Amino acid sequence: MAKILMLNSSCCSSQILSPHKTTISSLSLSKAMAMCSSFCPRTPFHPRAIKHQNSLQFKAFSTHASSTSPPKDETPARIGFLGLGIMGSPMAQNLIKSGCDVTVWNRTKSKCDPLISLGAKYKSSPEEVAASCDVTFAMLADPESAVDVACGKHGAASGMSSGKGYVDVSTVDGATSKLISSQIRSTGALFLEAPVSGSKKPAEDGQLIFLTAGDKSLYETSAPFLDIMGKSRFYLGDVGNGAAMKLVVNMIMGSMMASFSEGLLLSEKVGLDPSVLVEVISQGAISAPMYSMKGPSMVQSLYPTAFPLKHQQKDLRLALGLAESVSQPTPIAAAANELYKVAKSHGLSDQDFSAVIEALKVRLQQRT
Ligand SMILES: NC(=O)C1=CN([C@@H]2O[C@H](COP(=O)(O)OP(=O)(O)OC[C@H]3O[C@@H](n4cnc5c(N)ncnc54)[C@H](OP(=O)(O)O)[C@@H]3O)[C@@H](O)[C@H]2O)C=CC1
Ligand SMILES: O=CCCC(=O)O
Repeated sequence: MAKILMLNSSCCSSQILSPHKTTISSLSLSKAMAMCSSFCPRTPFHPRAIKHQNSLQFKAFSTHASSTSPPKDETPARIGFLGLGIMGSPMAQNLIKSGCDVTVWNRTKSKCDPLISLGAKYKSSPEEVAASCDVTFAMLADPESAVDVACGKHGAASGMSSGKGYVDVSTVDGATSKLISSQIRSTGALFLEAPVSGSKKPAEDGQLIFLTAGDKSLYETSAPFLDIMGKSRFYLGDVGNGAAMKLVVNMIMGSMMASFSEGLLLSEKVGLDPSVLVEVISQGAISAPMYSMKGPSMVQSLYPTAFPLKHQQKDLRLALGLAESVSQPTPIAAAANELYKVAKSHGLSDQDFSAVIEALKVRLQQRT
């Protein structure tokens, strides 16, 4: 096996040595193995699990196609996935395409169908998914849905027990995450919060950034799966720290987008071409991929949804609560939050968050 891994690492090294990749050796190794399943079809990638008393130990390794039956002490990990929206669907899809044994559930059942076509199993409640899987991931809209799916009637906690793990990748606040953690852990199972940075395209491309906190052993055993879905992962300690990191990042992002929107509209009002502004920004110190990606469509008043505006406002609201909890002034984020609330009141909740610019247009029109 060691020999196979060395061969795999060397044949994929050009893909894994990108300067954008986090330099965590286990990350690169398992990502390399996952990549090798597509680049080296004779050495498919199989995440597998070994049960050790109270915890799961997952093993990611390559086997030659002619000897695919697992060693006697190893069985394929059974992965559950709850919540198949913009993010959950491509994340689950990447797990399936990497050869994982995936069972899905979504409130709106029809969203399970494309994944079932790809080979996923289906269960009719979070409880049944959790009961039939070793590790269950959840990607839900907000704190209310995350709690409901984890702790409600027929929720995942009802199907949890010692030896299982629950990884919540939804963006929620720390208090919500701690509540879910305590419910899950009261069953003897392990809990990891793992919200993600990165949007629809990084989710499709397996390029998400995981901000994890909670049970370290679950972090380690679920690493091969995080590495299929993402390009890097951070372990931040106690439950709540992952949620806090995610909220700080999205607080900055929401303010950046609001400020960018003001700049685009101001440039146009003073007779400049906003497309040229986007180009100027892309070459300077305030360049950010977000401006280059969203700017051209914003100039055309187009907002194809990658990150729904309602979720950005939710994240600003939760970030303001976090700031309040430690008496940290955040006047810029507070002002941005108001703008997203205006945008929501104009029916833009399900548009991309870049549609926040429309709230400024409405205000300007009302004044003139
Ligand atoms: N889109 C993005 O770019 C990113 C989003 N996030 C975060 O990830 C999470 C999911 O985002 P995204 O996929 O975009 O959101 P979507 O709105 O596309 O999907 C939300 C998911 O939550 C489910 N859901 C909502 N309410 C309930 C409920 N009461 N009970 C059960 N299920 C419910 C939905 O089910 P149904 O299909 O039935 O409506 C759906 O599966 C959010 O927390 C978001 O902030 C994080 C990073 C990037
Ligand atoms: O929560 C959404 C984050 C979107 C992104 O990081 O691009």
